Amino acid sequence: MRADDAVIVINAGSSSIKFSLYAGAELALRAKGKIENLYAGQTRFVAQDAAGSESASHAWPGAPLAHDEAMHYLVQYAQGHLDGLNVVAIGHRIVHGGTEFSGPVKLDADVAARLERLSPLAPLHQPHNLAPVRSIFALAPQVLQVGCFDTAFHTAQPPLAQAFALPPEITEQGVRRYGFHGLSYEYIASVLPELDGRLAGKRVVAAHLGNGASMCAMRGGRSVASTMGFTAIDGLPMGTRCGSVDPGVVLYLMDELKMAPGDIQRLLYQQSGLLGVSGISSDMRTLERSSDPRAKLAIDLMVYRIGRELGSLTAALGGLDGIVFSGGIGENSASLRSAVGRDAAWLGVQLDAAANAAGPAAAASAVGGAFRISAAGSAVPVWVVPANEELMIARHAQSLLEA
Ligand SMILES: Nc1ncnc2c1ncn2[C@@H]1O[C@H](COP(=O)(O)OP(=O)(O)O)[C@@H](O)[C@H]1O
Ligand SMILES: CC(=O)OP(=O)(O)O
Ligand SMILES: [Mg+2]
Repeated sequence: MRADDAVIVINAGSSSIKFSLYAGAELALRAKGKIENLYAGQTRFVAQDAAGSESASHAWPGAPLAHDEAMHYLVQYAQGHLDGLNVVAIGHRIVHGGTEFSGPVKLDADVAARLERLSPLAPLHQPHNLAPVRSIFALAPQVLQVGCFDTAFHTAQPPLAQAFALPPEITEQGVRRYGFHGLSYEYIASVLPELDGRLAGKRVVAAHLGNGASMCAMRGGRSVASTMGFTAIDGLPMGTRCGSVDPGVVLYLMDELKMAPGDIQRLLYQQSGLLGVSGISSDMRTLERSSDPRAKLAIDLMVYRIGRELGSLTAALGGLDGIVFSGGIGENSASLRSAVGRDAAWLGVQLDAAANAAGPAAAASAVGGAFRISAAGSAVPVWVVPANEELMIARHAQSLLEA
């Protein structure tokens, strides 16, 4: 890549779209922005310049925005801020790679069509990941587009961790555990040795807690197990997703409560989790400000499930050397981290209350805004590492570009 060559990264999550613009061989961040609170009201756009200062913002006080409108806004914004840079690649986060895609891939119409077939396995993400790919095929067919998968990092898991106890003819159809948020975990694995030399090669549980939330057990920077499975609905309760429920619940909803498949999908993906339990909001900030006991119950349930999964992932690793928090909630909610730390005291975890409350301000020099929140005497170091799926995607796009 030449100095004026640029890579654009698009990361469409379930409640947000993020974009970043990188320039030159060293992938210097030139600009980034995000539209958050899609579908939830108070949709908001914020952009940052290369120094991380807020450079633009916009709010939609009326009806909440959907992905396509948000994408349109971001494309206009990005085009206006290229500053003479020449876009040589566009990297996309694509949530599901299925059994076929285990690493970054050049996107063409055929690959996009194959990925489209995985939409039922990630209905809140896959269609929104692929829509901008198609728009760019039409608008700028000459630009290299690269797909990077949430599932790819987890293909390193041992076969047992990927298995369901189902007959082989079902497994052969791709019904197995995949795991998601892999680009976030891959980024965490890439910075951990630099952040904390004690953790290089060791057993770490990382929790990506955003609107979608999962946890991953890593040994030596490779995925060993994850709380998410076949789809991004498994494991922890999330903003609007239920997390693990007994599969018997789905059969009961269908057979006894006579719910239609579309209604069951809406219930489990869009009307459960923090929103469903609280009846108030999917947004952790709103719940933390609320005095309603149902808001407290929703948060308590999330904390309780995180604690249980931490025990389970520690067992998968045969011990625990470190914990990492990431994602919108993991990075910003000191009170949630404090509650998780309290419940993990049995593992020798001890948080430094002041460092946890102070957040990144106290650790300005650390890599990518990361900061340590464990007390000096804690048996297990605990870090907060701001998610940076975008940088991972840019690195992958650059590798494909140069390959
Ligand atoms: N300061 C904050 N305190 C608590 N929660 C926060 C804060 N900032 C963001 N969050 C939460 O982060 C979640 C969104 O996480 P994010 O990782 O941005 O979402 P996505 O999964 O769409 O990428 C929301 O529940 C939001 O309330
Ligand atoms: C996989 C997933 O849940 O992603 P997000 O957290 O961005 O919704
Ligand atoms: Mg996300």
